[in-house]
Amino acid sequence: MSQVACALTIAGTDPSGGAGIQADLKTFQELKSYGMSVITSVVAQNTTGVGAIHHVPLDIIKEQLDSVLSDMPIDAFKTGMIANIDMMKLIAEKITSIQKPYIMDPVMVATSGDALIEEKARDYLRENLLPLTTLVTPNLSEAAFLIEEKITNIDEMKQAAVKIVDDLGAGAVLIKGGHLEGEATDVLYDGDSFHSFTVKRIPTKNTHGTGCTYSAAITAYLSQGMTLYQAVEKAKHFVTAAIKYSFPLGSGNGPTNHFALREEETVK
Ligand SMILES: Nc1ncnc2c1ncn2[C@@H]1O[C@H](COP(=O)(O)OP(=O)(O)OP(=O)(O)O)[C@@H](O)[C@H]1O
Ligand SMILES: Cc1ncc(CO)c(N)n1
Repeated sequence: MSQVACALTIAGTDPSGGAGIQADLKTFQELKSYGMSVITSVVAQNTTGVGAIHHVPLDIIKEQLDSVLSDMPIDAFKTGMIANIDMMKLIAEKITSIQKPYIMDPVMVATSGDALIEEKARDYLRENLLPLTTLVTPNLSEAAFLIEEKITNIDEMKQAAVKIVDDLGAGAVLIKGGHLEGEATDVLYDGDSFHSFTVKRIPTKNTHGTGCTYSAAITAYLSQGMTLYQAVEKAKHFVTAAIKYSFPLGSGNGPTNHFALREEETVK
């Protein structure tokens, strides 16, 4: 590792600052990893939803990747929104040379329900990108899409986790139960054992960007050399605090609070 742990995100943008690249970079910074970004799509969105999407031309995505990969150290990296098959092909080809922990947030729809990737690209993601991952972090509906079955409880989350690793080839999986009723439980399966991470549900509608923030925190901690279990445990603490102290900004689902750990220190 260089003097500072270096983390890269490859994803789409959120000008309102709660999700996508913006959430990733804020999280890397807050957790003291040096943050870098490659932008795949420019998304006009805010707390109420997505207005328009402009895909960055493929040659410019390639140039961004080459700029970072040819010059900068990377200790861990994540992908978020990758809208179509051409982008996925390019990214799959480029990231094989990195040989560092790869965390995939298999972003399909925004918190608002707007689609962020093309329907036919979902199969490509499952077949070609998933096997390259160190960890994939689907929410319930993304996990259900990956295994083509419904998931409605913790037992089914565990069964899905086994399929995603053993059958589909992910390195490990963290299925997020944020959209279940009751406690917010996530299930980690690494091919050998299960771990559950449970917190009391926080009554808030401000959950814009929770998934991005969580996977970025895992990436930051992995870039610093932590084990997968340690990274997820600490990232769960971070995202929970980020939801607890989330901001009631905008008129829809407000953003998480990336200063969360500082807020906790203040409260102590
Ligand atoms: N109300 C809540 N209280 C506590 N934890 C929550 C709450 N909602 C979500 N979480 C937790 O937040 C993390 C992100 O999970 P979630 O299922 O919301 O991801 P996501 O759907 O991918 O997010 P996004 O809204 O960004 O698409 C998980 O650890 C989940 O358990
Ligand atoms: C760019 C982007 N990626 C991911 C999400 C999911 O929250 C979002 N809303 N926007």
